[in-house]
Amino acid sequence: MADDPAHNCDAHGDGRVGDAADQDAELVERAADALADASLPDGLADDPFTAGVVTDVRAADGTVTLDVSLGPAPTDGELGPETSDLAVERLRGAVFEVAGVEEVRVEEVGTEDMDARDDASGGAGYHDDAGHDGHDDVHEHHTPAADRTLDGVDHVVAVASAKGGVGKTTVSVALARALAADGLDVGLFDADVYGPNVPELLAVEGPVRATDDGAAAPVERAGVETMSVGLLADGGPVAWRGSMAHEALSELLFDTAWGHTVDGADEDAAGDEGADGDGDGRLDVLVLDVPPGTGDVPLTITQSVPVDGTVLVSTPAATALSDTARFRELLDENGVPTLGVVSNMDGFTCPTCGDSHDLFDADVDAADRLECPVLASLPFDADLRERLAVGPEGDGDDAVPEAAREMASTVRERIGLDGDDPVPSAAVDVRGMPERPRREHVRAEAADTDPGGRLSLLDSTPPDPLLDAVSVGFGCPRDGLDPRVRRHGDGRWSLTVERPATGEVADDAEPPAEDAEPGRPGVTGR
Ligand SMILES: Nc1ncnc2c1ncn2[C@@H]1O[C@H](COP(=O)(O)OP(=O)(O)OP(=O)(O)O)[C@@H](O)[C@H]1O
Repeated sequence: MADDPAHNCDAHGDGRVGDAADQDAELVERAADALADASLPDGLADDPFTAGVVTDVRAADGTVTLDVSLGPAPTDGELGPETSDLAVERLRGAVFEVAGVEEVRVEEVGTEDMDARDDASGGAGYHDDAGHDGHDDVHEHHTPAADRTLDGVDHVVAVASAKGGVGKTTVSVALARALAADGLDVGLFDADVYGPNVPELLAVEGPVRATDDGAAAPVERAGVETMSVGLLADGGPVAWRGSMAHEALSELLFDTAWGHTVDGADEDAAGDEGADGDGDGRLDVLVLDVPPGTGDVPLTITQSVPVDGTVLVSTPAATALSDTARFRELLDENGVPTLGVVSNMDGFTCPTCGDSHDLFDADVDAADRLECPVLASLPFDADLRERLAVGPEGDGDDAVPEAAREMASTVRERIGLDGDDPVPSAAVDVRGMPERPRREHVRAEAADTDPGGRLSLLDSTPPDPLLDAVSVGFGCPRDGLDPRVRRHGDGRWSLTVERPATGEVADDAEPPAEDAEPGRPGVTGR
């Protein structure tokens, strides 16, 4: 056992004596046992100590710290970033299962190797890694899904729906136009093979031109750079089905020279820079209009690029929300974050009598059902398409409905588009914790938060589903909380919420049941 890193631990090395030091040493032993049983992803030996992945284990006051090496040595061969992230998640998860463990910190050793791998996996053009803030010593997770980065694009937002015809393209165009009206460089990729309606709405048409480098030049209109299968030669989209559709879509998406339009009036002037002319030749955000449904094509397209988050579009009908909830689960399982839902065709105001009517039997709360915020609620509006569509002469930003502007504002906040927004230094790191301990931990942290004080959580996915546990810990209803969710660099998300001061909570307000089952929509009993 002499070379067992668990026995090189520093549990007694902090000068503390007596019971506390003994408890720390016991915690190290238990953590080491759990780590020895942890199963690591393919490419690593079963036992993380034998594999040289865990090189030291320390404990102090319930916090266990692991020194981890995932570089080319001493493990066999270099690991991809996804395998490394998965290994770290599993190590953290194994230690979190140990009784008495309140926090797990993972410190990298062999940082040169780690840095090189981080650069290779996502630095260029996508991950900004804003928010170094005291968590620098913690292994930072990448959104696991992305295969490749997208040149010239800083952020990607996918707009998706479980069913066709619910207004996905309408929402994509509204979002892109609202972001452009805010002065951002915006692109819109119409990946809807079966109904590429974006060109019609934005009044753009083919043929697609080439830049000097031979890439496909997006067409710019109303401040939005667009590329669509509908702009290609006749018959292209119709011929694409199944896996062929995905390959052709990927090729078009990655071969588009985002941030570089070609001036149609002067073909020699190839390489105009950016929709708002700020000259940096990059897009601040690219909106992806994903094909409808829950099949392979929508899933693969959201996985093949580093999507910051998905905007789900649904009508408020109970069955539509059920389909959307299942789709959301699928996205979760595949590491694609959900930003929120747009509830479309949500009510109708009769132009004759002025009365409001529900179009669907809409007694299900979309935010509760999907465990994510409602980014916008768009009523049925027969003129909406016409207002969003760009006229032959183009039109001004006032065509963008107010609800779309609010949606855009929430989206840009949630993906951290408004600049460097550091992770709160006191954020409780719950990344990698299994579901039940995670919720118990959050509940305990919430209960320990003083009335009027703030609780911040750090997670590797949008932490909205943890709000239930927060509300139980606070002893106040979830509806009364005003959480602030932010995406930071390298796929980290934070949630900050203030505990209402005593007296702010109505006497008759009930928090969710203590034994509410965590996790999936529909299981919470709420
Ligand atoms: N809030 C709304 N009020 C009135 N009509 C709407 C609204 N939202 C969408 N529509 C209309 O519903 C139809 C379908 O919308 P849209 O094309 O955006 O849906 P989609 O989900 O992208 O469809 P597809 O699955 O065919 O791609 C369009 O005619 C559109 O104008």
